[in-house]
Amino acid sequence: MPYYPIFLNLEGRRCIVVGGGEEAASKVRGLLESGARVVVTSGFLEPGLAQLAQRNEVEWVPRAYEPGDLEGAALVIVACSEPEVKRRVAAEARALGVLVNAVDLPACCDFISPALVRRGGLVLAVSTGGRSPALARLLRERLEKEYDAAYGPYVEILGRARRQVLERVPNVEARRAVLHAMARDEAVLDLCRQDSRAEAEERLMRLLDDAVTAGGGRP
Ligand SMILES: C[C@@]1(CC(=O)O)c2cc3[nH]c(cc4nc(cc5[nH]c(cc(n2)[C@H]1CCC(=O)O)[C@@](C)(CC(=O)O)[C@@H]5CCC(=O)O)C(CC(=O)O)=C4CCC(=O)O)c(CCC(=O)O)c3CC(=O)O
Ligand SMILES: NC(=O)C1=CN([C@@H]2O[C@H](COP(=O)(O)OP(=O)(O)OC[C@H]3O[C@@H](n4cnc5c(N)ncnc54)[C@H](O)[C@@H]3O)[C@@H](O)[C@H]2O)C=CC1
Repeated sequence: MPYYPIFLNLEGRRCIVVGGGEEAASKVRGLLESGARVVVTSGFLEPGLAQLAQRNEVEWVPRAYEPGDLEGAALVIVACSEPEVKRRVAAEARALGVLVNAVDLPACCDFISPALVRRGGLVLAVSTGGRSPALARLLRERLEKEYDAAYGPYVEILGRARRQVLERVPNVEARRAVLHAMARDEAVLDLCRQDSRAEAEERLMRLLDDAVTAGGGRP
């Protein structure tokens, strides 16, 4: 059965990572980027995680996983090496209705991790449904080249312009037309690549003004 792809809002939600090695650290970083309240359960922490715990950016439970640890959690990622621990945590998570990812053990996963390209608000996620993580990685590497760092500010600027369109162009068709015109104007992306963000924004505002004067909206 194909997986159902979603983007979760984890801001302020309690998320548990079981394990304190490299893989756990990478999952913790991803969760922190989404504003989750992260709890790491592991007797040992690799140096990066130890630093996060010291700065109170994650809560550290300094012992092996115990039943009851998932209380109040939205989600748990099991990133330790022992398949038996993965199975135990996954069984408890499922009994409690807590979403679970057991790294590299898809039979124990409610959700699996995609390969990611993050450019500010723009996120490109690739999954093969577990068929070939190596292919997911290869495609991510290709996408990384095509969708360069300029897409971060570019999407920010498009988002700001869109909010203005929503305020000033009440007519639904005119609104759609101008939003599509904005997204298709490749010069805006080029200006972001040249770090000329003010000019990029001006270009979008001209498209908005044109739509307003053409009768689509409020001056
Ligand atoms: C099901 C899933 C469950 C999950 O863990 O969530 C899973 C499962 C398994 N991975 C395995 C192996 C490898 N995983 C990678 C890499 C990544 N694996 C990731 C996700 C996922 N891996 C989920 C499905 C993703 C999808 O839908 O395609 C990525 C995308 C994201 C991430 O890990 O965060 C990240 C790339 C990130 C990036 O580079 O951008 C590489 C390549 C490499 O490391 O270079 C290899 C070796 C090559 C190969 O096997 O293809 C094994 C066998 C382990 C063994 O040999 O024992 C299993 C277990 C099994 O297949 O049963
Ligand atoms: N290191 C990597 O780059 C990758 C690792 N993986 C997978 O991720 C998993 C973890 O990998 P690593 O981080 O490298 O392993 P690791 O061996 O460095 O870390 C495992 C961690 O789990 C902790 N742990 C063990 N039993 C525990 C328990 N009962 N409760 C809480 N914590 C416990 C250990 O203290 C240790 O900190 C493995 O299954 C590995 O196959 C997958 C892809 C890449």
